[in-house]
Amino acid sequence: MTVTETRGPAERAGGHPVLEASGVTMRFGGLLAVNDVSLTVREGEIVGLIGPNGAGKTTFFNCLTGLYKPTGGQVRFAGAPRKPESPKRQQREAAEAVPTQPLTELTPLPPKPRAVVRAGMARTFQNIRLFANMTALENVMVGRYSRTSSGALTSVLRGPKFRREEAATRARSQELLEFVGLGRSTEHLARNMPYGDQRRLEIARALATDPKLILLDEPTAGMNPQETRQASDLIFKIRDSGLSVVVIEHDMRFIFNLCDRVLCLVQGQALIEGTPEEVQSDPRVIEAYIGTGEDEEDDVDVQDAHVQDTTVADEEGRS
Ligand SMILES: Nc1ncnc2c1ncn2[C@@H]1O[C@H](COP(=O)(O)OP(=O)(O)OP(=O)(O)O)[C@@H](O)[C@H]1O
Repeated sequence: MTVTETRGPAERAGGHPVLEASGVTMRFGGLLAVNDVSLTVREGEIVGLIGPNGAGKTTFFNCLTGLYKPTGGQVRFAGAPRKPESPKRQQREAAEAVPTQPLTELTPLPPKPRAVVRAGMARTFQNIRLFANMTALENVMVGRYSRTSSGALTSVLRGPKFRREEAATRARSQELLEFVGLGRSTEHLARNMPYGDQRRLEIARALATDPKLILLDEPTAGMNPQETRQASDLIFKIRDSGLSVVVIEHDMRFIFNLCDRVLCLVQGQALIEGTPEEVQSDPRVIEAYIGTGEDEEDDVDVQDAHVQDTTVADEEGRS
């Protein structure tokens, strides 16, 4: 598979922006963790965020998703924070579906992760955060509750409305487990699931909020090569279902084969943003990894990814 084959439809068609971050800056006391970073994510795009350890990737993510209030800059998202939807409203909205919504300013509002979720942004974390003693299905259902409208009283009374919503939540959660390849693990306790499956489960739970954009923080960390390939296939499938994806990863081969565009951060600043080919062939990127004296593996990865893609492209060119 060449990099160009995996290019998203949005890049070719110039899709509408779903997320615009401009001049995002985040200070922790005297430490400038993110310095004036801008990024636009378009509909149906997969965007990668790379950089050596401590470059500011997770901090930037946290600014995008409302976990941190940036010290400076703006994050705008194409979705309006809104109240939970009633089934009637969902039907009406589906009938009147408007393809693009105006960009909504999420910051410098106070950080409200729940409002961000309702606006259509979901994320996973670097360290898996599942409910260990719940089943896979229950974990996804928890994510789904942000899209249901039952109030506390309805839930306590467990009336017909509650039962209808509960059944719909269960059915949708089951569907999502099947989508991520965990259809047979619905009743497994999260803590007993293999590592790769736990990562998939986190993604299913994030998808349960019906996002337009999903942000994945190191989705392949700790995975074996087969699990990594499966993760890559799953992300393409998510993109093909109409979502945009932003992904932080240290595995360069994974990033360069997956993404439409890549932003490389170094010491809190954007070093380069471009196509995988542009980024992987930029000597500053390789230098940034070597220069830290860390991650010999990352250094090898940058160059290997380049060699691998060239080889595949060459082979295809010959055929
Ligand atoms: N809550 C915090 N308080 C103080 N400093 C922080 C905080 N979070 C991150 N930092 C610092 O900000 C810088 C950027 O950290 P961040 O975790 O965003 O980098 P990263 O690129 O995600 O690194 P890694 O690849 O190791 O996860 C680092 O110097 C880190 O020590």
